[in-house]
Amino acid sequence: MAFRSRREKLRLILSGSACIHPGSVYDAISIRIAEDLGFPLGMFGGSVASLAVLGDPDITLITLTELAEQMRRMSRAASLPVLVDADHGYGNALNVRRTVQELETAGAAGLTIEDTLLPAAFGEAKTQLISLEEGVGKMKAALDGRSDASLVIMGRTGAASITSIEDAIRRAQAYEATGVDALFFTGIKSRAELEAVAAATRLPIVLGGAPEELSALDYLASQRVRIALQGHAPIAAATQAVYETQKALREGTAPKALRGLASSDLTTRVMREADVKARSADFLGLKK
Ligand SMILES: O=C([O-])CC(=O)C(=O)O
Ligand SMILES: [Mg+2]
Repeated sequence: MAFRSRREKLRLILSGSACIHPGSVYDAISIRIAEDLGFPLGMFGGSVASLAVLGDPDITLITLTELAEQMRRMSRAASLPVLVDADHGYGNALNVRRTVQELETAGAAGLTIEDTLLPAAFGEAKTQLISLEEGVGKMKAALDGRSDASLVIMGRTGAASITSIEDAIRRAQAYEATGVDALFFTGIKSRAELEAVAAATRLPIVLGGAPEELSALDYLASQRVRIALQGHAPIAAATQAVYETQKALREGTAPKALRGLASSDLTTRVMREADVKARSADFLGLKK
């Protein structure tokens, strides 16, 4: 399996003793930049998938096919392991199983399945959770859908900020018992909450957005946190750069006077132009 070494790298992060920050990736260019900068892992968030593919907010309008295709493009462009936010698995537990199959063949190193009720229910302004029993069924279906045993499957709950930390612990323990590889938490607000979660579970922990008091990597590592997300600043930076550039052009700035563009050096690296030149010499009879 061509993707196994990527998955084994993610497994090494989970079984290690350090906590790392992943690079936020969402397309072929962003994954190559994250790889070149030495990030050990890419995080493909559902929010950035929606933004990059549809230009939409994170409300689960994106389809599984669109998500998997974007992952496939990244897998082709770079060999950085990527953890994919697979939301709720695009339906019920049977859809979760299909989601795992699609993301596995698209080259994901790992994926998260969460117990949020998605898309939002009629008349409900506040985020809801599915039952613990349905969540357990989804985790079991995710594990059943995997054909490469090295693919990492994480159980994710947002209960800490939706119901209570006690509920988050109950759910995490139930997901842990299904055999998932790691637990992913969003909404943990304090060291006391993280310590309660870490004491009540055994698996490696991944933290979604976390407050300042949960930012020291050594402390996080001591609580079995192996991956700590830092949001998705790169796509926000890209949006701002495109805005500034189009605005300047629209206002009459000459292309040569534009500021903040990628140098030809950076563009050449991102395009892997040296590889293309070597192939052109080998296959097209062109000069190196
Ligand atoms: O996975 C993440 O980075 C957090 C999240 O849910 C999203 O951005 O959709
Ligand atoms: Mg998400």
